[in-house]
Amino acid sequence: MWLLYGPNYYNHLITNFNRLLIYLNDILFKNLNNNNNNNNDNDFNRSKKLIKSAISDNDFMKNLEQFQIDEITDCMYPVEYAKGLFIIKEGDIGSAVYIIEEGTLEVTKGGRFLSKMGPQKMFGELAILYNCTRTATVKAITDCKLWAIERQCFRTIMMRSGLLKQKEYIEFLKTVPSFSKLSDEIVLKIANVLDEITYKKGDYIIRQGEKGDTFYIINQGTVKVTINDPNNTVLPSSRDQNMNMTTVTNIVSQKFIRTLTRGEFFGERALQGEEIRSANIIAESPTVTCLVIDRASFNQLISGLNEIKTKRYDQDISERKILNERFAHLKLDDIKFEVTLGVGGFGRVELVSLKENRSTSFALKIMKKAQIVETRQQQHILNEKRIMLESNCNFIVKLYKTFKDNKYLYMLMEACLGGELWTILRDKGNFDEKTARFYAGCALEAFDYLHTRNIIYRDLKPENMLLDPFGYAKLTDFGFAKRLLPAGRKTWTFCGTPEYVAPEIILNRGHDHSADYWSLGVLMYELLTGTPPFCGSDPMRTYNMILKGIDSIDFPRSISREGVELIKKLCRDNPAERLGYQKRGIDDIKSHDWFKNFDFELLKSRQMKPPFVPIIKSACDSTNFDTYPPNREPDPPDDFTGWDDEF
Ligand SMILES: Nc1ncnc2c1ncn2[C@@H]1O[C@H](COP(=O)(O)OP(=O)(O)OP(=O)(O)O)[C@@H](O)[C@H]1O
Ligand SMILES: Nc1nc2c(ncn2[C@@H]2O[C@@H]3COP(=O)(O)O[C@H]3[C@H]2O)c(=O)[nH]1
Ligand SMILES: Nc1nc2c(ncn2[C@@H]2O[C@@H]3COP(=O)(O)O[C@H]3[C@H]2O)c(=O)[nH]1
Repeated sequence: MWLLYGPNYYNHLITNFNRLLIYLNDILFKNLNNNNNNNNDNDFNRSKKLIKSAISDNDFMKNLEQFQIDEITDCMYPVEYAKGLFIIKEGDIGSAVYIIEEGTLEVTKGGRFLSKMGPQKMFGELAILYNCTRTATVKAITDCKLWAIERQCFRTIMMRSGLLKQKEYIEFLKTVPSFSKLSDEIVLKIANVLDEITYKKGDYIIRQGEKGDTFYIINQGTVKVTINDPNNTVLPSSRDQNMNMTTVTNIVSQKFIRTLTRGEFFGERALQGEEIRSANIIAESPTVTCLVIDRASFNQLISGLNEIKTKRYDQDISERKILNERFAHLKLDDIKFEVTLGVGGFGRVELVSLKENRSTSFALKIMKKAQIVETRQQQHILNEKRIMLESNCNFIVKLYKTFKDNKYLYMLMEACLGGELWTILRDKGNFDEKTARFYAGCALEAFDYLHTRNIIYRDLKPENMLLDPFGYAKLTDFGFAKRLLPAGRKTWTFCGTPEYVAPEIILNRGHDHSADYWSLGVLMYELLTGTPPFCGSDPMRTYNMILKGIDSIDFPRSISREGVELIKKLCRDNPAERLGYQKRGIDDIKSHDWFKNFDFELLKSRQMKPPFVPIIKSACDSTNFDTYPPNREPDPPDDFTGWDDEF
């Protein structure tokens, strides 16, 4: 049976996508099976085959695992569009991905004809994979029969090891006594964000005294909790007789506290202010499997539970906290709006000053809450806040304080009034090698800082590098930054800017900090030539160029041999082969010949002379930025869903 329901119908009908998620698989699988019973086997099998071939033919999907292809196939439902109807409009937020069973469709962009599409073609995947608005318009030019899959369902399958795994987590979480009071919705959300990690007997899952950012629920096996006793050093046993004295004095005995088992949790204390682990957790059974949740999700979903709220420890006052305390009492009311510095995906960035003292200025990023929810970017925004607030690096824009009201989230940042590196590049056309080296060096220092903290940035481009008054470049816009848990793990969210996205992100193979090295190679090329190496007329073409690789790109003769070599070493197709990813890490990049005689210590200590020193006449001088008309948009709707409690 063909349903005449378009994606909008579904949007209205299903307000809670997550709830849909668990049932969709069953219901739709039955749907296909009913088709099977009611009609005939041939039709059913033909449709399934067609869907699978369409997935295999799609450049961005053909590397999926078989089980992912099967799950997508099972989650698709049929829709019909009459001749003349629009299925996708450029600029809209994407709600579904489609496969054509019958009919012809036309693709246009900005009114310009791009192509025609016929049976067995998949479309609408870009906006969903890339988290952007629709990149083209698609219209039915004959009556069409399509298969569709909802955004959330599609993304879940792409990013995680499938719906089955998620169902298993939900069922398990519901058996955990401490979580029994949580609503189904929260349990689903937890299932969506957790990672599974397996340990062998004797592994230290947590070490007392280390910094901690994760919360654990035991899914299989038992662990031991021990506490170090610094007053009670262990004497070497006969087996350890040849140990030297330094080792001996470093060994502290451990006091056994308790055993924890399946369904119990640990690691909450370091997430409740102190950050430092208060005990050791050691795998006791031969295999231990834990479900791991990061700090942002813990704060959002779990920290409110009474069972979790335990004794608080004194704050470990870091340098950054002291810095931020200066703004602790500042209110939105104390702030005077001066001028718009930039317009971003969720709103504007305004230059603001203090009403009582206009000689101090800040950049205030203002984001519409409803739009964040609509594009499902809540987690990204929480990551952005947490990472920027904690970072204490000269090459990263400082976030001092956040505010929120019913409609907006606000981020009060240091103002970098030298403007975007992009603007300077646009005005100059391209940079000489010395200039490019300075800015690439700034990006590299920021990556060094982030990567040693297991954070990947994922959005390097000249638009996101701002000049401070001295001419030093700083990274801003941490909307795609993420802390990987623990070191060495990969992530699956598709994000970045088309020209800077690494091939493994396009192919959904999972990515890690190596994707940042790729983007550094792209940045170098753009700084030296004025355009990025992979630059098609639209994202689809750009992605195809990226998949063809750096060796298919022409390098202008003006780039030095060392420059070409470094770019090629950073932009290797295989993430593991990229310079920066090997044993010596980022030092391999710093000691490459292109950086010969470049003194990173001088850069780090801000003693190096920058290529351009911006002219800034006062704290409220915005002349290094493009001008933007005043905001005339209507106020966005209120958002009371509470996802931003932590913000
Ligand atoms: N700290 C700052 N100082 C000066 N200008 C800033 C600052 N932060 C942002 N801007 C300006 O505002 C622009 C948009 O900011 P940002 O990139 O953080 O917003 P966004 O909503 O994440 O944007 P996008 O949609 O490009 O990802 C920047 O490109 C820059 O021009
Ligand atoms: N941008 C672009 N999209 C195309 C082209 N040909 C087919 N499409 C499809 O049109 C779709 C429009 O919505 P999306 O951006 O989600 O995904 C896009 C592609 O799946 C093309 O040449 N360019
Ligand atoms: N400090 C302490 N931690 C315990 C105890 N029993 C279990 N734990 C867990 O051990 C964890 C070690 O890391 P955290 O300090 O983050 O959180 C701690 C608790 O979750 C105990 O008696 N004392």
